[in-house]
Amino acid sequence: MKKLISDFMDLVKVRNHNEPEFLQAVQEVAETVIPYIAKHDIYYGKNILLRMVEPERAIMFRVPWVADDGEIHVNRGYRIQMNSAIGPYKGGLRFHPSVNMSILKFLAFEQVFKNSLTTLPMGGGKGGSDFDPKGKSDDEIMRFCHSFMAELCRHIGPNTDVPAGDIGVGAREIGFLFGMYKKMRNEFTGVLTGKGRSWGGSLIRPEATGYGTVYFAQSMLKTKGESFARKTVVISGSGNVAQYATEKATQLGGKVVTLSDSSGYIYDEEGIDEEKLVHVMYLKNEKRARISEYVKKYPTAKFFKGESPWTVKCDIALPCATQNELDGNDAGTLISNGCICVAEGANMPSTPEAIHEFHGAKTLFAPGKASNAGGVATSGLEMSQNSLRISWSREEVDERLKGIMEDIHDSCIEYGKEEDGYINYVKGANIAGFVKVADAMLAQGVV
Ligand SMILES: NC(=O)C1=CN([C@@H]2O[C@H](COP(=O)(O)OP(=O)(O)OC[C@H]3O[C@@H](n4cnc5c(N)ncnc54)[C@H](OP(=O)(O)O)[C@@H]3O)[C@@H](O)[C@H]2O)C=CC1
Ligand SMILES: O=C(O)CCC(=O)C(=O)O
Repeated sequence: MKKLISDFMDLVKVRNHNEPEFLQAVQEVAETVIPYIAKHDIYYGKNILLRMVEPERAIMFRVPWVADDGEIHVNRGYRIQMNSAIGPYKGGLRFHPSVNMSILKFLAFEQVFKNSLTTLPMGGGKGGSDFDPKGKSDDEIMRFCHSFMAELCRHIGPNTDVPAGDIGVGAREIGFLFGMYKKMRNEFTGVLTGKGRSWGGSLIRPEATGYGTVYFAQSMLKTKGESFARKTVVISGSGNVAQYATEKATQLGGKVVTLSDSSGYIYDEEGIDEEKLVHVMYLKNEKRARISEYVKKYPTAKFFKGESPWTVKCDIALPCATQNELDGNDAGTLISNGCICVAEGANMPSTPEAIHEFHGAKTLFAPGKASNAGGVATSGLEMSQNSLRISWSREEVDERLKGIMEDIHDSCIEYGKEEDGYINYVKGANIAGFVKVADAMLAQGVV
């Protein structure tokens, strides 16, 4: 089996040798899916995984824009349309200086499996730009978004490809992007998700990734007769996913003691309660400040510059910032500090060495493609509401979100339960996600 996997990876490396994040994501899937393919005649010998690692289309384009001081800047825009076997391409847009082909292809590849797990008819895609929104004025953000969409609008549509937010793309950016799409195409349609409430957005979409991650962790804990009540929770990030994971974990009785950003982390031993979270939301979503400012208002909390929060003793860890933010050493520290459950809110935040540590210690560990799927699932619900021209209540959407997260958890058990009873959520998510897409690809022939 090792030879089958390494032969496959050698083929993938030839074409993608300078794309480390993409190769990391593919390796993780190959290790669990290739043994499954080898045991199932209908998939064997069809090169399905080899077809899945090649994007159906990768678009790269120039994004020129004018800064407030009149200087002309040029960024690079991308959209990776990875797989449309089970539905239109679906996945977020990331605006961050680190964005490149490798990062977007890893995200698009993960998205294919994640979207399949949601049970909704969505293919996988991802896009974005190396544009850095930090320190830009609202007008500069608007001009950038308009220029980005002036090109992207040719390649997307409600039945073709439906982008949404990701790092650096929130409600403000989705508004500017939607405005330009509407102008260029002269149509008001559900081409983006994460829209404002009064123009087609769904209730609960802003909350959905963070809430969904906590719902998933709740199901994991339940397998051990545990819950969030009275548990200490360590969360990284302080953006959309981290904020709503904090809200839901607190509502379920947990005490969230950390949040972070790229400058460091804050530790509040008393817990980041509802009132303190309102302040975090003001700092990050309105003032667009650094998380370190938290300690100005709450001086009993501490700020640790340039560090990540994994040394803080906790029962539950929710990495909600970015890829490869938690390595093997961090995992070892979490385990020796008594952490029993890790659910990824971010995409691929744990390195392969960290996952190896969690599996070795039989820690409950969920990969992002399962535990953070609530965001895109609720985007799928937004698409349904747009198509039907209706809008569901907050309770209705939240119930559907909970149901979807429970279904994903069940699929992980179905495909990931080991002989000793340990649930390997990585294996479960990869195989369950693969089967649905592979069946569709087989039915549609070699296209
Ligand atoms: N939004 C969504 O619906 C979904 C998001 N995700 C994933 O969740 C993660 C967070 O996304 P989201 O909350 O939407 O993004 P936001 O832009 O709202 O927040 C991102 C957070 O992560 C921090 N961060 C980003 N890059 C780094 C870095 N290199 N080192 C340390 N911290 C960093 C940011 O800090 P700073 O401000 O300093 O950059 C910020 O606190 C991403 O992995 C994303 O792909 C997954 C599913 C859906
Ligand atoms: O809601 C969406 O379409 C995108 C969500 C996303 O980018 C993700 O799941 O990583």
